[in-house]
Amino acid sequence: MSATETTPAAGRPDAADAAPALDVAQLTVRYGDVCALEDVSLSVGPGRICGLLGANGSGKSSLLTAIMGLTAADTGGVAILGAGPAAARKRGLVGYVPQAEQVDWAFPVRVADVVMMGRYGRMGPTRRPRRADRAAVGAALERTGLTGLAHRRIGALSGGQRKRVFVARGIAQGARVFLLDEPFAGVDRASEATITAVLSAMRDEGHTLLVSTHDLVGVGALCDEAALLQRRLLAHGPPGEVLTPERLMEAFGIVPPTGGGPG
Ligand SMILES: Nc1ncnc2c1ncn2[C@@H]1O[C@H](COP(=O)(O)OP(=O)(O)OP(=O)(O)O)[C@@H](O)[C@H]1O
Repeated sequence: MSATETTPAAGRPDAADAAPALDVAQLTVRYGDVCALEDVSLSVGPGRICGLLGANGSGKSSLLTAIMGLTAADTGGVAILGAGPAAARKRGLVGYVPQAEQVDWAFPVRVADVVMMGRYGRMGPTRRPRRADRAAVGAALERTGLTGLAHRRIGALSGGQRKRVFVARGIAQGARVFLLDEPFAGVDRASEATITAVLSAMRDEGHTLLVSTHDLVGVGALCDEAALLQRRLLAHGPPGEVLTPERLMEAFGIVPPTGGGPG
């Protein structure tokens, strides 16, 4: 069992009142000599969107991939609805929208095929889709505004459409917790509006979303809470309390524009 497979102890002083859907406890991740995350603890409750902010290299992607169990943790634990990362993936509890660079867009696969991958955990070894699988994929495509693009190759999509494909995969999968790595980066306005609407609706349905973003202006509008990362977790709470000029200076070395104050 890897360090990320352990479940954090219940009753930690920083635990949310409601049982957290996502619970990261004292997570440390190293790549050789580089310490990407140090002793990070973060809990996010059901029906919450948490914006994950930090400068380039602050560890945002490492946190998301460690939660997924794709990056090994040195120490610490992750629980997704009480399950470790591997079990949560196997049970389809967690959906992951990777950064664009992490995907081979030349791979000859169509939009509906990628979304159908979200159903693989429910299919037998033959991976033959049943009616329920096709219906779930159709509903996820419709919800993300991709119905008309179902048969298009993913390599032919715009940046925003690509992000929506992975959101649709998580929806088809029936995930309860979503990890999104910069879903608004390189995204056109129409896709940004669609993604924002879909994420907000998912939150309203009780899903839990951890969204890494550079968009300080958008955080206050979309997110219920913000987490500021700089290898360590600098702050976590309501956006208006977390994104203070002092903390932004600490995290970014400058005070980036926040559009008149988030939250
Ligand atoms: N596979 C890897 N091997 C070695 N070092 C890595 C690896 N992945 C990330 N790092 C290093 O770990 C640190 C955190 O990187 P990470 O990508 O998690 O940060 P980030 O906040 O997501 O950055 P960005 O906003 O630029 O995507 C950085 O110093 C980075 O260079």
